[in-house]
Amino acid sequence: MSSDLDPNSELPTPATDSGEPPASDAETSLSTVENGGAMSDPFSFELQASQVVTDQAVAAASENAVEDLEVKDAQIIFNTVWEDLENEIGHENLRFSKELILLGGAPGSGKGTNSEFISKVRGLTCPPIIVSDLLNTPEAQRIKEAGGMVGDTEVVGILFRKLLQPAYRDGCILDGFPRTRVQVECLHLLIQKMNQLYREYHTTPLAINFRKPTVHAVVLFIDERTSIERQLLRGRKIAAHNERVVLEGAGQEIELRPTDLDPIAAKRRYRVFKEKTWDALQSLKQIYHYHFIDADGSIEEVEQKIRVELDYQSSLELDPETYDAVRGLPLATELGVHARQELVRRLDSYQLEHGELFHAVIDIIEERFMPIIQRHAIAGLAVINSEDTIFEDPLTLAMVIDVFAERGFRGVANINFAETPDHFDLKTGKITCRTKKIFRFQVRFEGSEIRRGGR
Ligand SMILES: Nc1ncnc2c1ncn2[C@@H]1O[C@H](COP(=O)(O)OP(=O)(O)O)[C@@H](O)[C@H]1O
Repeated sequence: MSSDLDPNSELPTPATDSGEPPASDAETSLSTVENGGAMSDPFSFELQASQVVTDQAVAAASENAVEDLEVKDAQIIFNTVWEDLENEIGHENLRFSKELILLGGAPGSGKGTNSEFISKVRGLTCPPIIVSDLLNTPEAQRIKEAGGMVGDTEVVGILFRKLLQPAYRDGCILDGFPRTRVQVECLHLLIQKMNQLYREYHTTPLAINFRKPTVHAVVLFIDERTSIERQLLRGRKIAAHNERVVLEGAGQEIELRPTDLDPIAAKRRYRVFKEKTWDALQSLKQIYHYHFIDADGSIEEVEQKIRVELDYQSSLELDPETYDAVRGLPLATELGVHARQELVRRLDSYQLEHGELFHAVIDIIEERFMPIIQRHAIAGLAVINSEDTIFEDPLTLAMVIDVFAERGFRGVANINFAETPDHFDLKTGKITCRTKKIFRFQVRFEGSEIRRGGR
């Protein structure tokens, strides 16, 4: 290994210790490649939303899962509910909401807190439908109190009936639906039926009642710890409120969920969400408008994130085909949420699976990179060139970037090729060059602002 770092590396044109300019046009940035491994389940990034809910999209999503028993269950459940509704209220009265806003997220993620605000942003005047509040049978109550989920048949039957109320004709927020894959399938089937009704009636005087549906999924993300904290916080607030009502004899008591008082039950609710609901919500991306919100932060901050996300998507009125072309790419907001966990996983795997190499890289950083970085502490940016052959292995470049990230620096690695004259033929005048590989690391960090003292 040669000791070929440039301790005097300066901006903007860094030089190697040989003094030769390293840059070339054939610059290959590895930083993004190496730093962006796929995310692991259950929080994987998948497809983004599509603009229009076409039958093909819905059918394709169902087709993928056709072998699945849950899908068959969903079809049976849906058909039963639909038939009952047709018999009860009649085919031409199956008038559902034009716009459905599916508000999802772990318990305590802020669905209740933010639904009023979302209604305002979307111009809805009807109150949100809180799906768990619709489930009031003694059996459903018992399941809810234990932190479990009520059966899909019951949920779908009650919810579809509720959606038919005239107050929801233009649109409504569904707080807590869908929560399972079966419910997602039932939603797809409902949208298919609504599209059929649209086609059936769109040249008739009843057309206004059967508009093409639009569906937005707004998913609030928080981690387990925050979910439990907020459930318990809600429990304490409601208990205090109810005590005041009893004491003062004025006001109305609010229903207190037993899971909001018990950390173990609150944790169980989060686990049920993670195991049953998270994937179901993720699958909505493939078909509907999908808004992923990092719901960590104060209520005002979360509101702001929701506003930005909803404004952003509604201002982008892309052609469906254009949107389809880009929707497979993950959103920056989603990547950020799990970047830290992914970094930890990668660093641990270097230590476990490539321990020797990892320690060699750390030694180089400590002994040769850090002195240069320290010298650039005011600028907050150092560029280091190396010809060390250890960096021929792309894994070592990833290690450098990740180690810097772990320590709070932002690292970028490039490979540069420099042509240097090696041989001059006196007879022919021909110059033969040698190509040198130079590894360049840019390291950024918060610089220190030092001002000159007053005169
Ligand atoms: N961004 C936030 N910061 C702090 N507390 C919050 C935030 N969002 C919600 N809460 C509180 O967390 C608790 C649960 O919120 P809630 O809206 O009822 O969640 P969900 O309806 O998703 O279960 C409530 O006490 C609420 O006031």
